[in-house]
Amino acid sequence: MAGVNTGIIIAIVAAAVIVLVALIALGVGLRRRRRVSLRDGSEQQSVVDGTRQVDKPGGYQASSGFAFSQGGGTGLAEPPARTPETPQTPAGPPTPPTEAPPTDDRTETDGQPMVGDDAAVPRDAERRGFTDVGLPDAPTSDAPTAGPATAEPPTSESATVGRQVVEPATVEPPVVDDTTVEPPVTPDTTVEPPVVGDAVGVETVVPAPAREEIAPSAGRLQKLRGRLARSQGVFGEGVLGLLGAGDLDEESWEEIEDTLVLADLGTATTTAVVEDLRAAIAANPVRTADDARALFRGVLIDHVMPELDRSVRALPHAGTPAVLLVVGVNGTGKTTTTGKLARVLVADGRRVLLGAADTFRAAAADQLQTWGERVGAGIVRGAEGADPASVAFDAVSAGVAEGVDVVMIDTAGRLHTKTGLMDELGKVKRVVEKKAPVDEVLLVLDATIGQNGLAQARVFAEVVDISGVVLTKLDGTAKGGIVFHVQNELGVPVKLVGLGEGADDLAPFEPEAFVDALLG
Ligand SMILES: Nc1nc2c(ncn2[C@@H]2O[C@H](COP(=O)(O)OP(=O)(O)OP(=O)(O)O)[C@@H](O)[C@H]2O)c(=O)[nH]1
Repeated sequence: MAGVNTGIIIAIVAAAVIVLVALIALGVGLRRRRRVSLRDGSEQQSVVDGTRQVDKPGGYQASSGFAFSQGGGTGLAEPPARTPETPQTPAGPPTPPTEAPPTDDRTETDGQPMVGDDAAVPRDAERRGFTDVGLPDAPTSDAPTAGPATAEPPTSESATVGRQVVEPATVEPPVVDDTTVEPPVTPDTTVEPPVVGDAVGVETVVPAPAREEIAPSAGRLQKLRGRLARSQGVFGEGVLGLLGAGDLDEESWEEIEDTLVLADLGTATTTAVVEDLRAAIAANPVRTADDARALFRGVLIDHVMPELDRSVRALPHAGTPAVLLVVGVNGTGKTTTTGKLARVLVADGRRVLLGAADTFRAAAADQLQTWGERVGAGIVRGAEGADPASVAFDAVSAGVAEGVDVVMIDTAGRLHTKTGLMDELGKVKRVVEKKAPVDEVLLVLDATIGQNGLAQARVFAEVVDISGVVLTKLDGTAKGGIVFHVQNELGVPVKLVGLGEGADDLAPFEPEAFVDALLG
């Protein structure tokens, strides 16, 4: 009897185990299906003997999804040749950066946020407070200041990735008066690469927690095309309305020109577009609204430079991760873009480490950390006022040590002056390159500020080689034409567009889909 009972119990347990295994398998299958899938053309990574095979440089692309490729660098970077931008200073205390006279140092012309500007002033303020911001005072003994000299030295545990994790709460940033913060900028010519644990700020590595599910990335631009409604009003209704109205007189052409200039195409691009449009219409008379649309569409696509390589260089090298620098003026959406892009990469199975090199504000690192937790990326951060180059270097070192695929460095967009900011940014790049090549420098531009974005872009391009542009906030503007202008002026492709504040509101820039979206 006992034997029979035991047999029954074993049978029940075995059946329960089988049902459980089946349920788990079903759950995993569903979960996978809901994850984003970036299809490999032919070279997608595979895992052989537990070793991830590195994608070939050609990269891969999902159908209408994000395209990723490998940067030019291979293996460890050669230390860059020292080409100091400022004369090398021998021994002695670091000299403050040479500031240009305030008027030369300003790049804004209409009160809109600019390089080195202060984000604390609302966007719609009549005049930004830039001119009122003085150079930092010398630190006083009783006033706590941020900066390398006062930064907490890191503990040995906190300095090493994968060892003891320092909770963010233990990294209490010093209370600083915003106006007395010493910009952590020194002429870099004498700076040696900081090592992990360098006494320039407390580094914290927060391990990646479980991530959220992500909306599929394929066809995002099409899905989000409604967000371009304001630009559609200009292109789709404004210009197409005029083109479809029959024979165009000079007044109508002028109106078309004005409309395109207002949409931020820029005068040079507008002139070229109108010329091409006139030639196209002369060769192919417009009889219907569809004819007009087709001609206009073709001309716009030609001018949006479909031939440019828009893949994001985020694929790892053999032995080193891909390194991406995200730069731009504060408030343009750098941190948000970093988080959104990390999310796409993590969903694709990449291990991503974020570097919070915006040490100007503690809140910036907090914001990035929140994104990291949300998307499942680790983060290396420093104390407020720590040397951003040191944090960036530590992030890349940690990325190499941990064998992650991508390190994304979010940089500061604000310092007291343009010169200070640019010195700092150049230093971040140079120092990082002592550890690994920087594959991609993404300049984040706020589309709503239109032409001002170009002035910003030029300033950044002087210091770091921009390899791609991310145009954010296209959802809130009628100035979608800025895409044409930015590319024409800079010769740098727009690679990504931000179409909202949501985690999945980042889309790869696809010329044809974008033009279609503009035309409504
Ligand atoms: N509507 C809209 N808002 C966006 C987009 N991208 C970013 N934002 C918002 O813009 C604001 C600023 O974004 P951040 O990512 O903090 O900008 P940042 O450049 O990192 O700013 P700093 O940290 O001050 O240098 C946030 O409220 C974002 O949600 C976008 O594509 N569309």
